Amino acid sequence: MIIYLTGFMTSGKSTVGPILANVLGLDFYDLDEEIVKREGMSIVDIFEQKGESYFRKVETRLLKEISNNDDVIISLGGGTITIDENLKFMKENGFIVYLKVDNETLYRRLKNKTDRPLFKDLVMNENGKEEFIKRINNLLDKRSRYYEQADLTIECDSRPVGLTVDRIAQSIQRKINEKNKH
Ligand SMILES: Nc1ncnc2c1ncn2[C@@H]1O[C@H](COP(=O)(O)OP(=O)(O)O)[C@@H](O)[C@H]1O
Ligand SMILES: O=C(O)C1=C[C@@H](OP(=O)(O)O)[C@@H](O)[C@H](O)C1
Ligand SMILES: [Mg+2]
Repeated sequence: MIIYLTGFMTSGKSTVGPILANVLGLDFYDLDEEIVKREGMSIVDIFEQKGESYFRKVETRLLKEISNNDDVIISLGGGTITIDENLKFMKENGFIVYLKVDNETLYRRLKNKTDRPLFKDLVMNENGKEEFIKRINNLLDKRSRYYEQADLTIECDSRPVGLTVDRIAQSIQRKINEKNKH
């Protein structure tokens, strides 16, 4: 079984993923970390020096490569699922969980981080909350329809990490039990 974690930047995919994997006794991969290892560059450097479309190509290739593993949790990047080819592949090969977080929480988490290329300019230019919320909303307008294709949606907001992990773990455990019954 492959479990994919999706959701907006800073929704908690990379934080929740390894804890969830530990709880369920599964292996863990973070797609962005695999990209960084393979390219020998940070995500920001890849975007700045090679461009977003290059990043997306590597992302799709490595998504498929790490999906050769079984019994694994994979934390995606926030844009991975918005490529139709990736969405179709994940639907066919795994169980997708959407970590849904409200805009205010996303703003609080994003406002000081310089490692998200799609928000770095706003942080560097010390833009105000309004600009951040506008960009979050613009991206969510385009992306929500992809996130909503997930098999399971967990409303996270300011819920403690442990509770998010518990809720996903219970849901997945039910799935595994059902599968074993058949
Ligand atoms: N309850 C929470 N659940 C998940 N992340 C949280 C929570 N509260 C604060 N955070 C912080 O929010 C950020 C989430 O970022 P990250 O896990 O990298 O998300 P993603 O991989 O989805 O971009 C981290 O800085 C994390 O410490
Ligand atoms: O939403 C996006 O397009 C991106 C999200 C990032 O991952 P996180 O969602 O883990 O921040 C990373 O893949 C890259 O900066 C692009
Ligand atoms: Mg991440």
